[in-house]
Order: sequence, then structure tokens, then C-alpha cells
Amino acid sequence: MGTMGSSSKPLSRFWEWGRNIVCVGRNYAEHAKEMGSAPPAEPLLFLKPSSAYVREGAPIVRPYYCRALHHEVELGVVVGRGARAVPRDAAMQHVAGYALCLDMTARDTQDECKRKGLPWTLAKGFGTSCAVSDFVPKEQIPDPHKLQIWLKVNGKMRQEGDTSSMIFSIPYLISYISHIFPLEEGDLILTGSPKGVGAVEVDDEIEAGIRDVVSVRFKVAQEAPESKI
Ligand SMILES: O=C(O)/C=C/C(=O)CC(=O)C(=O)O
Ligand SMILES: [Mg+2]
Repeated sequence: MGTMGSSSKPLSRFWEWGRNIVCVGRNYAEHAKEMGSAPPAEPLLFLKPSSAYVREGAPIVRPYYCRALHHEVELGVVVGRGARAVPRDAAMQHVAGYALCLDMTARDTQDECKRKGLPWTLAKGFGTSCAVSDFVPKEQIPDPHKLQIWLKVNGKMRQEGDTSSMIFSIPYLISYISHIFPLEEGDLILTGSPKGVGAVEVDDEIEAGIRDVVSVRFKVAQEAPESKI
């Protein structure tokens, strides 16, 4: 079994660590456009709680307050070594590997948050909002800016994007984030969604992947009404 970064923790334990999830928004111009937003001049950041992780085998659960649950397929970057105010040219030394991630979004809630000028926590941070694939060690991906990421719903292609289209590159993002707060071993950075986001319904099957590298499948379920506040 492999290990991540300089630690001797086995990889299979990685997702159990429950580390920070840092998300980048509007990092693909065409997705910003489809949302009616301008491409950002600096990275737009938000966080998900570590309890948002969901792995294959468990469903993605639509929260009781959501009527429009959207998929966003994204390349995840796994931090292998703590990073504090790192320069761009040293940033990639802090990467352990990658994952295919879904930034599941309660879009109707996000629209309301945007209208009211509120944070996006309810829209982006609910339990199971961060679906992840197996960890892919960096040695398997010579250039993370030359990857095709894709997503199908019930067998129909919905998103196809190329990581070369990111506005802010991975070293830029690591450097930028690490100047705001320290990144820690095991943290995950979601690098933003390409265009084509859309709704999923209960019992839909989402399949997504990094072409020729890794893929995942998730079913969509509904949160039980008794969980309502
Ligand atoms: O611009 C908007 O209204 C919404 C953007 C997002 O949801 C940001 C992302 O999560 C993304 O670009 O991946
Ligand atoms: Mg996103």
C-alpha cells in the first residue's frame, strides 16, 4: 500500500482524516458565464466542512431544503505537505496527488444566498456535498493541466472540460491560498467546475471521471423529512 506525502499513513486512511476542503469558484470562464457571473480577477474561495465528504458506495443526499441539486465536476488537488505562504514556483512540491471530485450544490439555495448577500454554506456545505474518487498519486499524472474531466447523468454526457482552461493554475491557487491560511497535509482543493452544470433528481446515477485515470458512480437520494429543523 502506498503512502501520501512524507508521512507513513496508509493511503486508505486518507479520506478518513477528514481534512479541510477548500473550493475555488468561477475558475472556468465558460462556467462563470453560464452562471451569469464575471470571471474573477482573483480566486474566489469558499470552504466545505470535512463532514461533507462522501465516497463511492454511499449516496449523495439532497438536503430537505433543496429543490435544485446541481452537479459540478472538478479536479481535486490533495495536499501532501503543509504549505504556508509558499511561492508559486515551489507550490507543486506540496501536492501529494489528485482526485475526481463533485462539488454538489443546492443551486436554489445558492441563488437565494447570492440575492441576500449571504455566505454559500447552506448551498455548498451540506453533508455529502463533496463526493470524491480514490486518491490518485501525483506520479500517475505528469501534467494536471492537461486532463479531461467529464460527468454523465443516467448515461448521458453533461460535462466535459479540460483542466487547461482553468483561469488560475494549480501552483497559483496553492500559493494564493497558502498566503491566506496554512494548507495542511490531507487538505483537498477543488479547482472549480467547467461549464455544463445541471440538476440531478432522486434515484439518478452520476458517473464522472478523469479520462484514462479514475472514475466514480454515485446514486442520488433524498434526505428524510424528519431531519428538518
Ligand atoms: O457564479 C455563480 O453564481 C456560482 C458559482 C459557483 O457555484 C462556483 C463554483 O463552485 C465553481 O465554479 O465551481
Ligand atoms: Mg464548484
